[in-house]
Amino acid sequence: MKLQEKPVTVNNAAAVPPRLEVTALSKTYGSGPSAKCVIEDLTFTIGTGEVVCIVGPSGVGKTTLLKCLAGLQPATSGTAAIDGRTIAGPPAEMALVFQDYSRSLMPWLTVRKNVRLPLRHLRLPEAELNQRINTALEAVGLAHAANQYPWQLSGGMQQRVAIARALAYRPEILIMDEPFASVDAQTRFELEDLCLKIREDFGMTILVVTHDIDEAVYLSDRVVVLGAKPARVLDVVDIDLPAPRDQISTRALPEFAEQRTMVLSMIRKPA
Ligand SMILES: Nc1ncnc2c1ncn2[C@@H]1O[C@H](COP(=O)(O)OP(=O)(O)OP(=O)(O)O)[C@@H](O)[C@H]1O
Repeated sequence: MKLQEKPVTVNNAAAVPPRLEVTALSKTYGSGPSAKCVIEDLTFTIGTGEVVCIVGPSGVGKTTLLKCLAGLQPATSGTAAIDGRTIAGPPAEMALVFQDYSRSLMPWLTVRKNVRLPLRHLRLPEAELNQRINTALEAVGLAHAANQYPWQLSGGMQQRVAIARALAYRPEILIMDEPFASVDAQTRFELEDLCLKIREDFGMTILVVTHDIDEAVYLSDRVVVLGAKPARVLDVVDIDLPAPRDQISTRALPEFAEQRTMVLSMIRKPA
């Protein structure tokens, strides 16, 4: 697949209805002579129930993009929208998981209370609250650890708690910023498979920023490749691999190697 000129518009509405739409989005930090344009004129869409990964060189602006999508900071120009509604603050249907689980969990609260924390604003009846927490902990395989504290758990288990907390909120869109970067390889594989299971079980739309090209190809329906500074969309690669994906057999497929090589060569190509 050749590189496309910007802006790249991927409209897969025929296959999956677009849920999240990014249109000509740009972000500049600061103003005047010190202004720094970090992302410029990004356009892409994510369909309902898709897993999309964003990859790009370090410092290109991936986290900046996620912060705009999550309504944590305004875009300088352009829009991000859910179901056609421009995102102007944290959207109710979205949850975020960050890389640094050690800072996102409250060490003085048990696993159960950590998962319960973001639900307090929903004013749910106690029975539904407990049911949501139990379902989320079961989904990540941590029902047995509900009464433990984060510091009693391994790094991978702590990241599962962070994911359970997002799941209990029942978001329709889950955004994760390098969520598996701080765990060992085996745990990383388990968490990747958990991500795919969540999509199957809950029908969620999932957007993941990752540095790991193999991970992006393994997880994704499509990979958005960012390049250059300021960041722009180099291409959106359709990942055509059979389902269900499997850590050993999927990664051994010749198509897997082809697609990872394609994405990698785009990232490494000089701007
Ligand atoms: N609040 C801010 N004010 C000014 N500059 C910022 C701010 N946040 C990020 N930047 C700059 O924007 C650029 C992109 O940062 P960002 O964290 O979005 O990149 P990234 O692609 O997520 O990086 P990495 O891959 O290393 O995690 C960097 O040069 C960074 O210094």
